[in-house]
Amino acid sequence: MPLTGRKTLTQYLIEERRRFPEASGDFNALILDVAMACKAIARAVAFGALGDVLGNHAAAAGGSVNVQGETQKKLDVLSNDYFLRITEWGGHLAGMASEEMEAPYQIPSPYPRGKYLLVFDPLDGSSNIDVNVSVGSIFSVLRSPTTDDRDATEADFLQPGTQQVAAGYALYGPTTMFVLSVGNGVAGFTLDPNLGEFMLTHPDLTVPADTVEFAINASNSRFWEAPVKRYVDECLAGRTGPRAKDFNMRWIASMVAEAHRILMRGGVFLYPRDSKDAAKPGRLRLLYEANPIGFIMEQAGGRASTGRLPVLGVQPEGLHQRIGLVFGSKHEVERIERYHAEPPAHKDLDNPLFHERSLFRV
Ligand SMILES: O=P(O)(O)OC[C@H]1O[C@](O)(COP(=O)(O)O)[C@@H](O)[C@@H]1O
Ligand SMILES: [Mg+2]
Ligand SMILES: [Mg+2]
Repeated sequence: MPLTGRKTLTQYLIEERRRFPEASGDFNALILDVAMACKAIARAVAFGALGDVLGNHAAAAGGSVNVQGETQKKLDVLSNDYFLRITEWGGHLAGMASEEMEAPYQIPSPYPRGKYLLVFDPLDGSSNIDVNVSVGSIFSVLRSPTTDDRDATEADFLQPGTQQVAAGYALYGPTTMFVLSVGNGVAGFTLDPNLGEFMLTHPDLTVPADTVEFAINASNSRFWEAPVKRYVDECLAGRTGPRAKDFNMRWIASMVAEAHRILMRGGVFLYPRDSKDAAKPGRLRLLYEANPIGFIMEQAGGRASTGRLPVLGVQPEGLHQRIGLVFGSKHEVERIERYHAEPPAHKDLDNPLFHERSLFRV
């Protein structure tokens, strides 16, 4: 055991690498660069108003909007820059993609290209940043499908979540945490602000299969499909309803913080496909929100789904594709999938939402 009594992230990665004697070390170097970017973001977040980092990004006089049509916060842009600058130089990446960039980012010369692709949401929940609520960064590592020395294309990134080599997130809350899966369970690290190191504090995280806590943005309830409405109604009915137990509800509006709570004590999170905006089949993005969080959940014994299918099996069609997402305690996610698969109850046949969309769409 190291002198401090706890393993650092570096020591954890070295031990994991011993399982793969042929590994080059590129992967570990990449994860350590990602962790460094997260530490830089954590510092910027922690300084808040003192660091003049709050508020909207003012690219032009009217602010800036990302590819999603969302107003960018100063910290969205800064966090994106940290990810790019801190990971591009090391020779382990063939390209990057981010929520904040419309097209894939090419590794600039003179830096060598490498064998991995990095996909990230540099700051999740950034609408919460000005009110000092927890935010985080989410990342996913894929293998580049080519060894040719060419620019990364959008098609290179369109791999189902099952192909992820690793995924994780950093949470900038009361403490800064880094949660990682390299496909061998899930480990949580807490930033020691004095040492500037992520220390292993939560080895082998697991999501309990049962829960009495659910998280959903209930202001969208009029747009929900019948199976989601049924699930939530049954939770709300509590002890005297069909579930015969009381449920509690949570909604932080930072998915990364909800994922962390669920990883710590169980729960279920829903941002399902709904009819709010016909152009958006869901709120969250498949490649840099749903897939990495889905990978972490499944590695921790939980489940992640579109409501109909395991989310990790979905073949992506676009870099910024949105998708319905349900994740967390296994038995609750399975129940929600069952409700989607069951034929509609007679009383639901009048619900226009039920006619509008086929039950078999993703
Ligand atoms: O307030 P809404 O519209 O329901 O959206 C909340 C969701 O949006 C997000 O903030 C989207 O992520 P970004 O902040 O990275 O755009 C999720 O973290 C969160 O669950
Ligand atoms: Mg996000
Ligand atoms: Mg974001």
